Amino acid sequence: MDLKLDGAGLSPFRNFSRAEWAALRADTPQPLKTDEIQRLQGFNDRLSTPEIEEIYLPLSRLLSIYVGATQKLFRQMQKFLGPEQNGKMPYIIGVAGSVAVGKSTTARVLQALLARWPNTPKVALVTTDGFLLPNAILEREGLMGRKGFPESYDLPALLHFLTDIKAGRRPVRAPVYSHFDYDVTPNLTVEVDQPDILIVEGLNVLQTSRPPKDGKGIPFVSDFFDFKVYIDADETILERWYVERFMRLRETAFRDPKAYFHRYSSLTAAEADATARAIWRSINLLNLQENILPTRQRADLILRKGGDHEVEAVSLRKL
Ligand SMILES: Nc1ncnc2c1ncn2[C@@H]1O[C@H](COP(=O)(O)OP(=O)(O)O)[C@@H](O)[C@H]1O
Ligand SMILES: CC(C)(COP(=O)(O)O)[C@@H](O)C(=O)NCCC(=O)O
Repeated sequence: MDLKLDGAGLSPFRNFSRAEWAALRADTPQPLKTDEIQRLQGFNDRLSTPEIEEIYLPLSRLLSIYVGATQKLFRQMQKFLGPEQNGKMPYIIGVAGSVAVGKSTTARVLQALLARWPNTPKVALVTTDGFLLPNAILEREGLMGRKGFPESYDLPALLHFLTDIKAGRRPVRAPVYSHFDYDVTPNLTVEVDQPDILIVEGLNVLQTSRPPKDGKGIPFVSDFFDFKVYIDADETILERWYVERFMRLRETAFRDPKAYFHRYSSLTAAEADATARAIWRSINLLNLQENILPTRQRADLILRKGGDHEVEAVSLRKL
């Protein structure tokens, strides 16, 4: 992995091959039962059993150690500061990476696995697409071709949401995005009610900068995170996954006349392939190069995927 400091022997990360990472499973009690594996594969039927057991189970164990240590520190701080303090502060995990790298799959698997650990039974998941500006505003501002770029989000609303979560308020509500409508759903929210862990998944979650007009004096989204995960894969592989998903959607969701992208369902396979590649290159690849990949160095853990979504290497921050 070409992390900048590697050459000087100063990498802030400890690197594990897949085999080294999988060996950590030896310390992980309670291997998953068949019905649990089936339930996880319900999120994504392409997710293999070895992947769940060798990669995501050790990761959930590692995270539960971090969460446990933070919970202990929090209890001690409560004793130190007195009874006025908050009763509960959710542990927040950020999951970042390109469009189509597998953020939502990873986040859902982690959500299910983390909920198995005794100290974290309640695990909530929020995706940042709910904080995209509605299409009506994006259209007015000429930003429809910039969905997923920093300027397409209602960043103050996302920061407000995270502030409320960290302050232990309950319940807190997050807006919801519909891929079917390709827009934020009006008047629909999800409730987050003091979970033990909140997973926040999205392209933009490790970003540190904003367009200059509102960039002054505001915190970064990742300031609210206790642990930051970045999912990584080569650009050519990502393009393939994006196109494959687009071709599957063309056969399924896009067929519905009410779908925003219904017009794509009548394209020939060659036209659909060209359309998907054009969207990938003009929007998602550009965003990856300009805004997402530069945040990889800020992660606490990097999962490096190969062409079949199998995790080939793991880097864990040691500094
Ligand atoms: N671990 C995995 N194993 C197999 N396929 C996966 C895995 N993670 C994601 N995929 C596939 O890759 C594509 C993108 O995954 P998704 O989770 O929707 O990505 P993102 O949320 O980053 O856009 C989907 O087609 C999904 O089925
Ligand atoms: C909705 C997204 C911006 C992802 O948002 P996120 O949940 O990562 O905040 C992305 O999936 C997307 O739709 N991008 C626009 C280009 C495209 O249609 O692929």
